[in-house]
Amino acid sequence: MSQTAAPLTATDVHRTYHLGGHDLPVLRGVDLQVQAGEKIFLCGQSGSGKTTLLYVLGGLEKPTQGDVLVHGKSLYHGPAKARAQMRNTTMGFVFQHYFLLPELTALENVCLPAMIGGKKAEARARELLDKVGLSKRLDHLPTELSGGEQQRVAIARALINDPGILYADEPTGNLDASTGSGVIDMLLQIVNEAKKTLVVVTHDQVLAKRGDRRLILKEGKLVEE
Ligand SMILES: Nc1ncnc2c1ncn2[C@@H]1O[C@H](COP(=O)(O)OP(=O)(O)OP(=O)(O)O)[C@@H](O)[C@H]1O
Repeated sequence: MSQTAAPLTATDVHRTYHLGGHDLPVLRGVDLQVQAGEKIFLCGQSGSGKTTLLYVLGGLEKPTQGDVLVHGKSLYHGPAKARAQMRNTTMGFVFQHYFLLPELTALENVCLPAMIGGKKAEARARELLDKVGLSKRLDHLPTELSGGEQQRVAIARALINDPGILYADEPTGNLDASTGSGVIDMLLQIVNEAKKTLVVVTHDQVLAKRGDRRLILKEGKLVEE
């Protein structure tokens, strides 16, 4: 895997869903190149395909045409196992609904992606939870945490394997404005410090101005602002 190649390149990406005998072309030729350390915000109307694109970029949704290269290596022209491994080692994900496992504590949730890869991660998980301001919440279950705190745990979890690329799908969508703004401040601080590449889907136009580039998904293609 070439570390000098751009961390993320999408070439002529199409994604069509087939529903009830009809084709629904959502992505219709997306081209995108993201440089190391860049912060990209993806906007567009509801239903324009933002989440679909994020999932395609993150190896979670196979495009019907085109490909995504991560550090020059194809995500989709290889076995699913290789894709899963690339996802686990080079990418971290933050979702609107957090998706923490309810029966695990904050510390255990953060450790989980590393344990899946056979690594011990408790010390790093403690460090990350400290970084997101939750060193006093290690043993709390998700139900014992506020929405903003749960999202901070999810951010720490996304960072546990030290991925170069971080994807966030409406990370503030479930939070009030001030909590959401605090979560984004923290996310951007971590990303800037660690020089990670960030791709965020958001409806929030104010938030979208905080990236290096704002891209709009329109009629299945990306338009740069
Ligand atoms: N698995 C699926 N099967 C069929 N259609 C789907 C599927 N996933 C998404 N779609 C459709 O694809 C279109 C784009 O969905 P997507 O969730 O990517 O949009 P979005 O821009 O993220 O929307 P929102 O801002 O409302 O979250 C929508 O019309 C949706 O109904």
